Amino acid sequence: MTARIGVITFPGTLDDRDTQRAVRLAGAEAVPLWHRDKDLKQVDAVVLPGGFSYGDYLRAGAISRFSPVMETVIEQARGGLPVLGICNGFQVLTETHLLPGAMLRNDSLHFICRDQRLRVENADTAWTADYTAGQEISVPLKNIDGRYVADERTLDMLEAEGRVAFRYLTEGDTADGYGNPNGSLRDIAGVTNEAGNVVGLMPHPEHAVEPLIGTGRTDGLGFFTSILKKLVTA
Ligand SMILES: NC(=O)CC[C@H](N)C(=O)O
Repeated sequence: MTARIGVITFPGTLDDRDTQRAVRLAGAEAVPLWHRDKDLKQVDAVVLPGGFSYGDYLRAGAISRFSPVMETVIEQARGGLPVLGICNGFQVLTETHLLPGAMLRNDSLHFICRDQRLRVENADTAWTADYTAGQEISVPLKNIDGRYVADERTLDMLEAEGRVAFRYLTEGDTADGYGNPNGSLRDIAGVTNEAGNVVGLMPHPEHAVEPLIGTGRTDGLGFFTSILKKLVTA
């Protein structure tokens, strides 16, 4: 049976179509979910795509957190539903406290749009199983509130538990996509919850899934194939 992956659209979401496309390219059915849906239509996993949900008013992700759809997502994620938050989706996941930490304005105070090199640090999550730990990938990055912060204790805990899922690669030329783009503490680009079903990151894997688009790299497709593998073997 084809896996059903829900893709949530909030008012102001931008990357829902690309995310649906990535889901289909990986071989699953993309199920559109609207922010007012409390019913998740029996999807097997959910992706919160990027954009400016509710116009980023108050703070990115701060209003989406209270949407009807998130009420159900929070409840089901605690029960093991796989959830991936990309960029604004990651911001929503920190606001809901499904993931620890918070996102502040980039240290440059500029919106940054570029291809970004990352290292997959944890290949045991529901969304990274098709990568190998330590693998370097390059996917687009585009945001203004991308600076990941948390208190020292939380950061130490994340490191100790292997929950820093992705780190910005800093050893190389900025022109080639290296460097910490926003001042994120410990170069953290994404994290996972303890169970590995909830994962969030600032860069955009859904924009790097087809050889004819962008740099031609398909480094992001692994997120969407990983979850399928996980669902088949579950
Ligand atoms: N690409 C995005 O999802 C943008 C995220 C968010 N609105 C920001 O600018 O930080």
